[in-house]
Amino acid sequence: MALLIRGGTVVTAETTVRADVLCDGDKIIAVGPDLEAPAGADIIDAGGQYVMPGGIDPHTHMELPFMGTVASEDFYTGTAAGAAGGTTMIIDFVIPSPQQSLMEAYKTWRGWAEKAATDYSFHVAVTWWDDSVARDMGTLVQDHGVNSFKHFMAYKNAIMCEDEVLVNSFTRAWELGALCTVHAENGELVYHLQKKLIAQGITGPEGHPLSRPPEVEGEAANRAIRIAQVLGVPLYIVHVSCKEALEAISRARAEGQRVYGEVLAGHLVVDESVYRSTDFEFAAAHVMSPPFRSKEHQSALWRGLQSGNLQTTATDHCCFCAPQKAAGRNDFTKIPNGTGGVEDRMMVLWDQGVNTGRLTPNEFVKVTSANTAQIFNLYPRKGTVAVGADADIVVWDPKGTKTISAKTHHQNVDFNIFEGMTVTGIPSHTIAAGKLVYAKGELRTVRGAGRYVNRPAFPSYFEALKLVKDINTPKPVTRAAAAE
Ligand SMILES: NC(=O)NCCC(=O)O
Ligand SMILES: [Zn+2]
Ligand SMILES: [Zn+2]
Repeated sequence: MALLIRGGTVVTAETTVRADVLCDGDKIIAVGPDLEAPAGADIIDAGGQYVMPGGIDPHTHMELPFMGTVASEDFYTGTAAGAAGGTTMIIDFVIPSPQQSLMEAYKTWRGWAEKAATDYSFHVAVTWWDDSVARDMGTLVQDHGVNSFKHFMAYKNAIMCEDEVLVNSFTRAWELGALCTVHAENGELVYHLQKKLIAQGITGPEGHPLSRPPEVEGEAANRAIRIAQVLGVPLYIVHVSCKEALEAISRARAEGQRVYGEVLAGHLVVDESVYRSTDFEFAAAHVMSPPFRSKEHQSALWRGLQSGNLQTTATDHCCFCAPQKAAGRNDFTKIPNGTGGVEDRMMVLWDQGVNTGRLTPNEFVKVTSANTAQIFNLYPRKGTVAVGADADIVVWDPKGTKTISAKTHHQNVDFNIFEGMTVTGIPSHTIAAGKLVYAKGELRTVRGAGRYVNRPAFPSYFEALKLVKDINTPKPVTRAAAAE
């Protein structure tokens, strides 16, 4: 069935034009002035509104088994909540337990995700190493459309990677044309600080940020960057939360290294004071890693986005309800790490980014969809409004307002880190794969309508890096044979 979005202003990463958008099936088939509606087409009036690519959240954890419990948001509720906020695709994480086969874990996650309402894809975590892991990485890239692997440098005694795993996995991913990503925190230092704080009697959530200071993140970010530099491979750092990590990324980029950085909506607007609340439930609800930081770090992150040293925004949507967080009432190290936001990211970014003049609407598109699509090789299928692209679109009302609250959100969690924030700039309609899935407050998602999206290997920056490598390949010195 055709769908015509009429009378809006189409905003992509590059251009802003008054145009109608015609979708047929799951694709955009025309963008231009005064398009005629085919017989029987649905028509959306986008007068006074922006028509933009649906958001892509490159970092979510739906129904993740983690720290002795399972994230409360599943692939249906999470993608539906995303649609209510203008997000039409997520890239979630397959996280095998150490010694578990990557393929087995991947199949398990694919099964869980079949209920998704909008499109999705997977990064796969490398949590251990042997020849079977190298083999499975090949199968995932060549046969299953996975083009990114994740490495946790934190969570000692669980899923943390030592440097040896990083070196092996980065090397293998390069051969396969896949991008390596890291959660950059020095897990050894976190573990040391956690034990010290508990011994000092600091058992509440205030211990969480004290055990994960910015230096711990800066060290790991810099280490991963230097490992990637020596190996000559690209690198993507997830949830950059502090100046120290941002400085490492900015320096590497200034030196010509291909390093990408992601920032979470939460890290841009929530500050560390939340952990000192006397209300355990409130403080624990904010426990996520890396933790929320000071306003000084927040300002640096905004500048990172503005300068282009950070390219993508995400949420790390990983929800746990109060009874789950209560597992750490007497020991902050046992509070399941994670917070939500898949529904709120676009509105928070618009309100605090575009409405403050930090970002133009085109830059908003870059950091909420287009850059992610380019880095993870989904562009121009996703991340733009153009003929031939997937009909994943958000119609954005720049004057619409709402107050974010756990009482009204669609996310399956009892808390919202943006609680009480009144945002201006909200989606009026969300279209996913050509279907209207959200219209003026009404969710119309269908369980299982989302599709698994294959992401081809070798994004274009691999070609560029290969040239650099070839030019810099060390050559042996030719010497005259020694006299007999
Ligand atoms: N971020 C967080 O606290 N939980 C989810 C797992 C991760 O990304 O580290
Ligand atoms: Zn992480
Ligand atoms: Zn995460």
